[in-house]
Amino acid sequence: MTSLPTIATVIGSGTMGPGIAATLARAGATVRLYDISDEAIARAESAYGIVTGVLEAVGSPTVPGGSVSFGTDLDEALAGTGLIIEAVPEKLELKQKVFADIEARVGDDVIIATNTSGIPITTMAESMSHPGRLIGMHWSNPPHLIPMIEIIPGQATDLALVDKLVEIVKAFNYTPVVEKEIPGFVENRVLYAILRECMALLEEGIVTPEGLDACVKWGIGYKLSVVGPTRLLDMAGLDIYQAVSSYLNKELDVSTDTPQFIKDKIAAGQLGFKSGGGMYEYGEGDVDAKRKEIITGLIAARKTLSSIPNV
Ligand SMILES: NC(=O)C1=CN([C@@H]2O[C@H](COP(=O)(O)OP(=O)(O)OC[C@H]3O[C@@H](n4cnc5c(N)ncnc54)[C@H](O)[C@@H]3O)[C@@H](O)[C@H]2O)C=CC1
Ligand SMILES: Cc1ncc(C=O)c(C(=O)O)c1O
Repeated sequence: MTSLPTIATVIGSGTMGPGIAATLARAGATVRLYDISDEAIARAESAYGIVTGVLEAVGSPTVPGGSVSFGTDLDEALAGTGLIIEAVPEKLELKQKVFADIEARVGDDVIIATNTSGIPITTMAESMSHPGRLIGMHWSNPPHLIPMIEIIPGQATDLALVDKLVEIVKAFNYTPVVEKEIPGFVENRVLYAILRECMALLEEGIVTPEGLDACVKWGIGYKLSVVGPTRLLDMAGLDIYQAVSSYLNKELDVSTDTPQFIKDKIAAGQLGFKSGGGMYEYGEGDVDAKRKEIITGLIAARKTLSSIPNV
C-alpha cells in the first residue's frame, strides 16, 4: 500500500509549484494547486503542460488515478487534503501568514511541509498553533527532474512526521535526505559556498563568465554528478586534499553579503531569464531557446545518471 496521501495540496504555483504537483499526480495523488490570482493560475496551467511533456520525455511512470486541478479558492484546495506543500515566495512573514490561513482550515493531523530554500523551520513554526506539524521538504529546481528531497525537522516538529515524509518521498521514487536543521540546509549551503567563490572570481576579473561556466561544468559538475564529494576525496586522495586545503582554504572568499555587482544588476532590472537578461544578455527568442537546451540536457543527464550505479 502506498504511503502517498490520496489528496495533496500545493500552495503557490510559480517556478516550483507545477513541477511538484505533477510529480505527486504521476504517482497517483489527486493534487490541488492553489495560487492567489487568475494570472498566476493561467501561468501555472501553461507551465504544467510543459512539465508534463518533460516527464513523458524522461519516461516517468504514471500511476492511474492521479490528477492536478488548479484554483484560487483556498477552502476548495484544502478540503480533505492529507499533505500540504507550501511553495510561496521566500519571505518569512508571508509564509507565516499562509500557515495561519491553512491552520484555520485543516485538522491537526494534516502535514504542512514547506519548500523553503533555507529559512529555519523552527523560526517559521513559532507563529503556528500546532508547530509540531511543520516540516521542511526542500525540492531542488526543476522539482520534476531532480529526484532528491531534503527533509528537515525543526525543533518543534513531531519526529513521527520525519518517518512519514520519508515514506511519502519514497512512494514517488525520490531519494529522501534527512538532515538536522541549519540555515540553508545542506544543498544550498554547498551551492552557495560554490556560488560565493564563483561570484568573487568574476568580480575580480580572474575569469570570464563563459570560462567560469565551462570550468565548473566539466571540472566540478560532471565529476560530482557521478561520485559525490565524499567519494571524490577517496578518488583524489586525502593527502592531496590536506596538501591543497592547507594553503588554499585561507585564500577562499569569505564575504558575508551579496556581491555589489549582483546588487547593481538587480537595481538595473537584470534578474536573469525572467527579465530577459542577467549574467548574460539575451536577444529575441534566446531565453526560450536556452530554457529548452537546459531541459533537454537535464533529461539526457538524468537518463544516463539513472542507468549507472551509485558509486
Ligand atoms: N526557484 C527555485 O529554484 C527554488 C525555490 N525554492 C523555494 O520554493 C518557494 C517558492 O519559490 P518559487 O516557486 O521560485 O517562487 P515564485 O515566486 O516563482 O512563485 C511563488 C508563487 O506563490 C504565489 N503566492 C504568493 N503569495 C501567495 C499566497 N499567499 N498564497 C498562495 N500563493 C501565493 C505567487 O503568486 C507565485 O505564483 C520559495 O520558498 C523558494 O525559496 C526551493 C527550491 C528551488
Ligand atoms: C540559486 C539557487 N538558489 C536556491 C535554490 C533552491 O533552493 C536553487 C535550486 O536550483 O534549487 C538555486 O539554483
